[in-house]
Amino acid sequence: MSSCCLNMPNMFPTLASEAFLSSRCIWVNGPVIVGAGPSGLAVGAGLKNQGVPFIILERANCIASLWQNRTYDRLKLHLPKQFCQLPNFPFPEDFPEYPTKYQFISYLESYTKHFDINPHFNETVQSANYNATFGLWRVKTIATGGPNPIGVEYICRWLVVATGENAEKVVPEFEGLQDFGGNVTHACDYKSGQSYSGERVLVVGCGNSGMEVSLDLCNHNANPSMVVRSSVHVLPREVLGKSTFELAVSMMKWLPLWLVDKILLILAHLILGNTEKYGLKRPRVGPLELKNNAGKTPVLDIGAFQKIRSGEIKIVPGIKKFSRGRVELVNGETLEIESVILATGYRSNVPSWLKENELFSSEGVPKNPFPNGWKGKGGLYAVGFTRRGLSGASLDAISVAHDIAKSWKEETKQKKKSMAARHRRCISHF
Ligand SMILES: Cc1cc2nc3c(=O)[nH]c(=O)nc-3n(C[C@H](O)[C@H](O)[C@H](O)COP(=O)(O)OP(=O)(O)OC[C@H]3O[C@@H](n4cnc5c(N)ncnc54)[C@H](O)[C@@H]3O)c2cc1C
Ligand SMILES: NC(=O)C1=CN([C@@H]2O[C@H](COP(=O)(O)OP(=O)(O)OC[C@H]3O[C@@H](n4cnc5c(N)ncnc54)[C@H](OP(=O)(O)O)[C@@H]3O)[C@@H](O)[C@H]2O)C=CC1
Ligand SMILES: O=C(O)C(=O)Cc1c[nH]c2ccccc12
Repeated sequence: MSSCCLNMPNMFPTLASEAFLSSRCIWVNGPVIVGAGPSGLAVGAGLKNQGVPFIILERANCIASLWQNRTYDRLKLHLPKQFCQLPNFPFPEDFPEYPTKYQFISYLESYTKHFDINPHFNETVQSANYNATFGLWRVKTIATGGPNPIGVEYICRWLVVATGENAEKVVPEFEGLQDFGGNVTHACDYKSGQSYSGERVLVVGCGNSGMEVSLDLCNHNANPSMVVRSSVHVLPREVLGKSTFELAVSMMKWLPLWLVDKILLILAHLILGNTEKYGLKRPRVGPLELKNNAGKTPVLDIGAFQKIRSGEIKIVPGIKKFSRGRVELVNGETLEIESVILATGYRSNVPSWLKENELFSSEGVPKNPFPNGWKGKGGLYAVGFTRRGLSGASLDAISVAHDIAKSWKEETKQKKKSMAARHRRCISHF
């Protein structure tokens, strides 16, 4: 058993206004992990392997909710599979180089089963506070699985933040959007272009989501115009049949980042030609440096660029304002459109619930860059905020599980020793 219900003394007094929800208080003999995505599952697996009990709290009703509920049908991993598997459990051998999202989800389900991980679903963490006097975290949640929502409090020594870099959608404000009258959808709710057939669609944003949604719209006979308000690095997903990402990783072992960036740009030029000719201005900073410094992922092209070249995807500049059935662009051009898809990205939600400002910045990501951002003070950990996708999450998870197991074992040994001493004293009394 990893936890037991307690009637905690007034160590953490509950405010009267919160009392109606705070019906349960649970002591956890081990860490609380927030989030059952790949990061949280990988930490859980590492802890299981070392015999450390834990609980995982997940707001959705399933594991990997980003992949199951908030991605489009045609999505495939865009990095080769060896960069996407989690620790201690390889992908099945028959998986293709770029697994589909359904294959990835089924892998994560097998992973969860293999390590016997049982997250608490439908439980959203509302706040987490550290009490330095007692060296304990107090994690408050709302559980919505039953007939009525209930408040639960967990008390623990270790807290693992695994809520991801993509926890919430970014929805920018645009003048006149309320008068537009058509369909407005964020990319996280877009499933397929089927329902857009024959429509003129404005896709806002040109990251991997904007590019792939635009491509999917083309494949379903819709007419996408994609907004490129600033700049973007488009790289071919493969160079002479070899993954560009893998090539970059190999080169990084021998060459400085700036040189790898130069080589990537030369290769991109040889394969794609001058992307600027089609309205895709390149940032001044190279693709890997930009990913490292600003977290902006380069586009790994899987066919959208060809559609841009052929004019099937139209590139347009930034948005000035919307009006009924129309959008006005910053260059003065007006487009008539039926729908808008906001491929405008995601953000962390950590600042909304974690009461801490040493490990995490106000943007909800660790202040220290990779590989030094996974450990804070007082038993606090961050997993999956490295801007390095699944491979970064796996590296974090290994470090975190190892570190927690070490201190859990020390504390457990300590507790056993003092219990044994107390036991001996009791016996000597008789
Ligand atoms: C469309 C898309 C495609 C991607 N493709 C790739 C790829 O090919 N390769 C790659 O390496 N990376 C890819 N990524 C990056 C992606 O971040 C990782 O693949 C991965 O999902 C990160 O795992 P995570 O567990 O850190 O975060 P998530 O998968 O986002 O999981 C976090 C979990 O925390 C839960 N949660 C959030 N807030 C709370 C709360 N307050 N209380 C309880 N639970 C909470 C969420 O519901 C979620 O289930 C992609 C991202 C997107 C958006
Ligand atoms: N196949 C795969 O594996 C896929 C992976 N992903 C990953 O998911 C993550 C998120 O990607 P994505 O959803 O594309 O988000 P990104 O953050 O990468 O891109 C957001 C885009 O929206 C633009 N934007 C934001 N606000 C506005 C605005 N007000 N007006 C105009 N444009 C705006 C940005 O422009 P600007 O740069 O000017 O700010 C940028 O082009 C990435 O890490 C990506 O690699 C996504 C899809 C597929
Ligand atoms: O897809 C993502 O969001 C990733 O973070 C994967 C990733 C990590 N490093 C990269 C460099 C170039 C392209 C994708 C990635």
